[in-house]
Amino acid sequence: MKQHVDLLLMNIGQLLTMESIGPKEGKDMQELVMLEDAVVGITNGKVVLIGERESEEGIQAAEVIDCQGKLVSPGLVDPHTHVVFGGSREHEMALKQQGVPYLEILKQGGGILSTVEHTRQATEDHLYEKAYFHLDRMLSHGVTTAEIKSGYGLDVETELKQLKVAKRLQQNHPIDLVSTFLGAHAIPHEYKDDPQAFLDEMVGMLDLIKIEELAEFVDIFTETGVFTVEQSRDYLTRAQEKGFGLKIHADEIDPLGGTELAADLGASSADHLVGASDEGIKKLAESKTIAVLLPGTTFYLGKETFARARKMIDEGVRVALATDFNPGSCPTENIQLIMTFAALKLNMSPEEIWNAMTVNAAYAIGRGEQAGQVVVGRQADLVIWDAPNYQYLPYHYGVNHVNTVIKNGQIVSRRREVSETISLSPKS
Ligand SMILES: N=CN[C@@H](CCC(=O)O)C(=O)O
Ligand SMILES: [Zn+2]
Repeated sequence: MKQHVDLLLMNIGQLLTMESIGPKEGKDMQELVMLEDAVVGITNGKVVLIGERESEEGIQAAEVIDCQGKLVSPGLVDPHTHVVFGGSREHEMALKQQGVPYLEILKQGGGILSTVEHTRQATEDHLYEKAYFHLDRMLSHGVTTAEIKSGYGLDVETELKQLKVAKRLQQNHPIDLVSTFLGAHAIPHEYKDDPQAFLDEMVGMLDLIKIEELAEFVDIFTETGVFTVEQSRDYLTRAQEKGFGLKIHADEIDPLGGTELAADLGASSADHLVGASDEGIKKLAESKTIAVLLPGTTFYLGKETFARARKMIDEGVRVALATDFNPGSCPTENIQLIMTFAALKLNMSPEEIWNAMTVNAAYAIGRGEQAGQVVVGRQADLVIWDAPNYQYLPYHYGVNHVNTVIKNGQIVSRRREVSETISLSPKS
């Protein structure tokens, strides 16, 4: 008797299943779980069968995609984005070129604060449509699960507006979204002289956010001229007491000690980490906190020094990668570009990069058991790539290699019929 499936992907050259019990730590990130000449069967939105080419014989499918020897992977996971915002900041590029530092632009009332002005003025519907547009781009680049932060309101009304937009997007956009409250993203003009009073106001929102299920995580920008390590510790501890998972924008520009704080508090992730100290890296390795590295941001800020990914991996840290898509420090939705930065600027191997953008990225946002792996019984989130193997993506950079994106078993983005594409496989 033949097994019936809704959709069969056959003739897969390399299938990255990424199967893993828990996040990959340190040197284990070099392991890549994959099958060659594989097939995947999908029914009711779930993966029901993974096998070798021979198993095709015993399967009857309502729909078949011949992958023509291409690479197939889990849908990518982007664990750090700021997708909901008003306006844009292309005028800051000239300032950057004149050498004005990112934190100086912020100090002068630009940067994050200029996006805050635009976001405060925007209607909820406008923010929704604009974010939907950006999410579509992320999806078309292979992302099927992502985190999404607030943080461009910096007042109760606008932060709630952003979080509500995120919730509507969660309900309507094909990408699975995980929401983070980043009310503590900068000090608004109104509280310039009293940042603690501002943080107290943001803490005052947490009960409502919890009741209305508007966010799972709370994040803070721990940085020179923004929030100190001590303010961050107090703020995050109060959020933790209310049951939120924690994230920190840590040691992005100046090495303040946010990395150590994340490990001390058992944060789900510590993000950026460009200036993480030796002690901070050691503490991360001893903790369960995932390091989310954002090399696209370091590149765009024009910095010479990138996060010390090699040291982190060699010492046993769990490393994930993300775009940090936002209008100021990383205006790109192209997560494939981040693969190339990770290879060239963080010196990560292709195997480490794939683990960082699937398994570990999913665990960084509490979705390790749902996303980031192609496993029987899980939601069928897969990407068929116009690529002959997994090393190809970091190598051939700046373009979109996606052929087809499948989310919960449905084709949600397709550039061309696979059969109409040229085979890049050296075998054929
Ligand atoms: N550094 C803080 N937050 C964002 C940038 C936000 C912005 O510049 O608008 C980041 O992760 O890089
Ligand atoms: Zn960020």
